[in-house]
Amino acid sequence: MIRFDAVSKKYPNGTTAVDGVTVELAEGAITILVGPSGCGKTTTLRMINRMVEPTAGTVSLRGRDIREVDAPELRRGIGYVIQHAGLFPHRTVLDNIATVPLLLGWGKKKARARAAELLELVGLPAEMAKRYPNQLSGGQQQRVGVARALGADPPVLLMDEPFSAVDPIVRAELQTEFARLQKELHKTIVFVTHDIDEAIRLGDRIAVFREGGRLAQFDTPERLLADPADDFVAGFVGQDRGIRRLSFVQAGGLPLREGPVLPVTSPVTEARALDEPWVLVVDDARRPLGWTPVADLPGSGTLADAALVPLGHTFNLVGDSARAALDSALLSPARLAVGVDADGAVVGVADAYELTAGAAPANPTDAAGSPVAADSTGGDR
Ligand SMILES: Nc1ncnc2c1ncn2[C@@H]1O[C@H](COP(=O)(O)OP(=O)(O)OP(=O)(O)O)[C@@H](O)[C@H]1O
Repeated sequence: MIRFDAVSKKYPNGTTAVDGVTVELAEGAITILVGPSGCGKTTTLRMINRMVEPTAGTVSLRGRDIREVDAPELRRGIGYVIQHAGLFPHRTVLDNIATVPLLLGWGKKKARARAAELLELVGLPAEMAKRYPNQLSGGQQQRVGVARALGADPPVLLMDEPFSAVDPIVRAELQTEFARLQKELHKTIVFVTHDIDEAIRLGDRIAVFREGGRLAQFDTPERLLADPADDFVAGFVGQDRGIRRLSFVQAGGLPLREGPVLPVTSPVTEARALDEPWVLVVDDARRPLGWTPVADLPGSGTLADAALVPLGHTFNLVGDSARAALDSALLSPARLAVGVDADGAVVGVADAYELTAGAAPANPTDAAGSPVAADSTGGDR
C-alpha cells in the first residue's frame, strides 16, 4: 500500500505542483491519477519512486517512509513506464526488456530468458525480439515498455500516460491487454492519464486532481460518475456520465418483457394479431433472426416469407452491461433491445426507457452489480 500524508511539492521556481495530498493507494489495485494539464499528476507519481522529493509531508510504501529507503533500492521494486516507451534505440527489443534483470546481475542467459517470457506476456511474437525499437509500431513499443518495466517482477508499477502516444484503436487494444495482464499479475499500479475515459475503464480507484495540485475526489469509477464531489469533478467526468455509469450495471438485473417475439414458422396472421409495429422473428432455438415491420408483411403465409431487417446487436444477460443493453435498444429498428442467454436464445426485450429506469436507481448507493469487465459491444465506456 502507498500512502501520501499531507504531501506537498513546491518547485524552486515557486510553483506549487502538489498541495497537501493525503491518500491511500490500495495494494494490488490500479489507482488512476487524472486531471487537467499541469495539476500535479506526474509530480505525484514521481514522488513514489523518489524522482521528485516532497517539500512537505510523507510518502510511505507498505508502512515505511520512503525517505528511509535508498532510492536505487526503492526503485528496484518499482517499475516505471512512460509515454513513447522511452526504449533504448540501439538495443534490441529483447535487450531492452532484459535491462533491469541485467542491472540486477542476473546474467545474460537468465535475463534474456526472462525477457522472452515477458515478450510473450505482453502479447508480442517471439520474432520481434531481435528487432530494434524503430522497427516497431508505437503500440508495439509501448508493450515493450511495459514488458521492460515488469523485468524484475516489481510489486509496484508507475505508469505515466503510457498509452497517450498511439491512435485510439491501438490505445483501446493496449488498455484491454493491460487489464488482462493486471488480472494475472495483481500489481500495485499508479497510472497517470488526462483521459477520463481511460481512467474509468482501467481504474479500481480514481484520484481526480484539480489545478494547484489539490485532490478533488478519490473514489471508485462508479462513485465518481454517480456522485461527483463538486462542479469541477462533474465537469471533468463529462456530460454523459449517466450513460457511462450504465457500464457498471450488469445487464442480468435489467427488467425485460416477453415482447413481440415469434418463431419463423408462425403464420403472418399471428404476427398481425400482436398489434405491434415490429415483430422479432426467431428460429426454433429462439435465436433471433431479425425484425420484421408488421405493416410490410405479406397477406398470407408464415414469417419465413417476411422481409427481415437486421437486429443491430443483441446483448447478453450474462457478462454484458446495461450500457450494451441501451446501445442495443438505440440501434434496433424497433427501438427494442433484445436480451439473449448464453446460448444466444432470446430471453426478452426492453426499450431504452425501461432499461434506464431499471438500471439507474435514484440513490447512487443502491447501484446494482459490480463493474463489468468487458463490454461486448466494444467496451467503450
Ligand atoms: N521541474 C519543475 N520545475 C518547476 N516547475 C515544474 C517542474 N515540473 C513540473 N512543474 C510544474 O508543476 C506543475 C505540475 O506539473 P506536473 O507535470 O506534475 O503536472 P501534470 O498534471 O502531470 O501535467 P501534464 O498532464 O501536462 O503532464 C505544473 O505547473 C508544471 O509546470
